[in-house]
Amino acid sequence: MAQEMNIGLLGFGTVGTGVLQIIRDHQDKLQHQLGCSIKVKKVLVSNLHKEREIKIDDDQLTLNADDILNDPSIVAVIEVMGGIEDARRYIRQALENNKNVITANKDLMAIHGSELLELANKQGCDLFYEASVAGGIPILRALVEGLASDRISKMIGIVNGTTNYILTKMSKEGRGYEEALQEAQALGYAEADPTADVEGIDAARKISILGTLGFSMNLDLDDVSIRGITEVTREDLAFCEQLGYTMKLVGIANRFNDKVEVSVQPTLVPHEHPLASVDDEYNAVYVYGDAVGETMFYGPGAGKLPTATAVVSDLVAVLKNNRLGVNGNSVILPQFEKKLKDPDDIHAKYFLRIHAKDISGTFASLTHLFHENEVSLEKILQLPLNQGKLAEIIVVTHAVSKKNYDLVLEKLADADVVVEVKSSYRVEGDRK
Ligand SMILES: NC(=O)C1=CN([C@@H]2O[C@H](COP(=O)(O)OP(=O)(O)OC[C@H]3O[C@@H](n4cnc5c(N)ncnc54)[C@H](OP(=O)(O)O)[C@@H]3O)[C@@H](O)[C@H]2O)C=CC1
Ligand SMILES: N[C@@H](CC=O)C(=O)O
Ligand code: NA
Repeated sequence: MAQEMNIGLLGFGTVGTGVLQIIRDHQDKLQHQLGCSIKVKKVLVSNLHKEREIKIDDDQLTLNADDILNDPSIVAVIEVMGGIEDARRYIRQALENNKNVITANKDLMAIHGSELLELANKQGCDLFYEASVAGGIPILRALVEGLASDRISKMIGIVNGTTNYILTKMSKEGRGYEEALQEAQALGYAEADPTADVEGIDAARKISILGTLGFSMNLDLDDVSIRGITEVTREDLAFCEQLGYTMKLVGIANRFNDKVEVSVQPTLVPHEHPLASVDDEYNAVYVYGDAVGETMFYGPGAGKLPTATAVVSDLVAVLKNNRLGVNGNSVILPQFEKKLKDPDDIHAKYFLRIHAKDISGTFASLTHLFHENEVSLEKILQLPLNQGKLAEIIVVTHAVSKKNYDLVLEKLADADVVVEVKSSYRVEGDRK
């Protein structure tokens, strides 16, 4: 057996340097598991002269991807450069050259995952992507292997470290949105362009990957309804707290019979729910299985070493398969045809904040409007505003159909007694 297995790295930024660090720091354990050592033969970067956090020989760095993709001695290629088009081209070339691939790239896997997995399958290569969802949490392996015997009915995931960091700092430490975002960027959690984080797109990519694996159905980014955290105010956070809820940006993948709903939105969870105490850059995926019941997978969702752990663990799996001669046997292509729920199939509770005129009859007309659209209320809070001229009204509904709730929102916007619909959020995890 080879004394050394050669691998190539595409990218040497936050995650790439972490990968090299783990391969170096944990070499004894890796060698023990694999029966050989791992040699990082070449590393693709875009700038040869950049100051690197970790020492690497100059001749290990290259600007030419072919030095890795066309090198017959390289068994596995790790793509941690990000972006879509170059990464897709390089991964395709690696697979066409019969190399196994590990990627952390959810942007790519959420859009071109099925195409790349089919190619890997055809070429008899592994394509693993554990780091693409919830960084260091081994959630993909948990769904595919640990819960292989169960039928998953729902997943609620805090799957973006940057937005969880921002919401935690805003609600628990009273920080401003911009300041918290800059910290998350400095800590290496945010994407190169953090718009994808704060607008919920990164979380949407991840929940589409979770949904695809959990429900064995090809779901992609276009199937996810997406709302980020850019409109969340500190006032909203304070009122949520007052009513016993913590706000989190969550991805929801929900199946009933053969139809699914996949969405991302700022969502309220009761303080006592396990997801409420997932703070800072931590992630958690709450999984409901028909047989297992409720399970939660928790851990660091972003950052150099946690993400690199997932990448190197995938590498161990690839190299073990290589030693056994079974690369390319782990891809299970989706079993079911995609069927998405209509708005009247989606049922949830909602938190709604309204500014209304504080005059007699306001409450009666609001309750009438809710009632005629079959939206029933579980909690109501009314506070005086603007020396009693206005009322701050907050309600939490019972579980209602999204179709009815959206109709109520439309009618409230036009109602005489309503000055402004301030905000509206979904509520999840309430056991009442
Ligand atoms: N950071 C995190 O916490 C997590 C990141 N990910 C994913 O991991 C991947 C990498 O992220 P991260 O390490 O943060 O990114 P960085 O921006 O820190 O690093 C990107 C690296 O790739 C190189 N690179 C980028 N584009 C090219 C190109 N076209 N040609 C050659 N080299 C290129 C850069 O070169 P140079 O150094 O010369 O500029 C850099 O070394 C992304 O897909 C990201 O979404 C997943 C989970 C968590
Ligand atoms: N930007 C992402 C990085 C990991 O996927 C996040 O904040 O979660
Ligand atoms: Na993971």
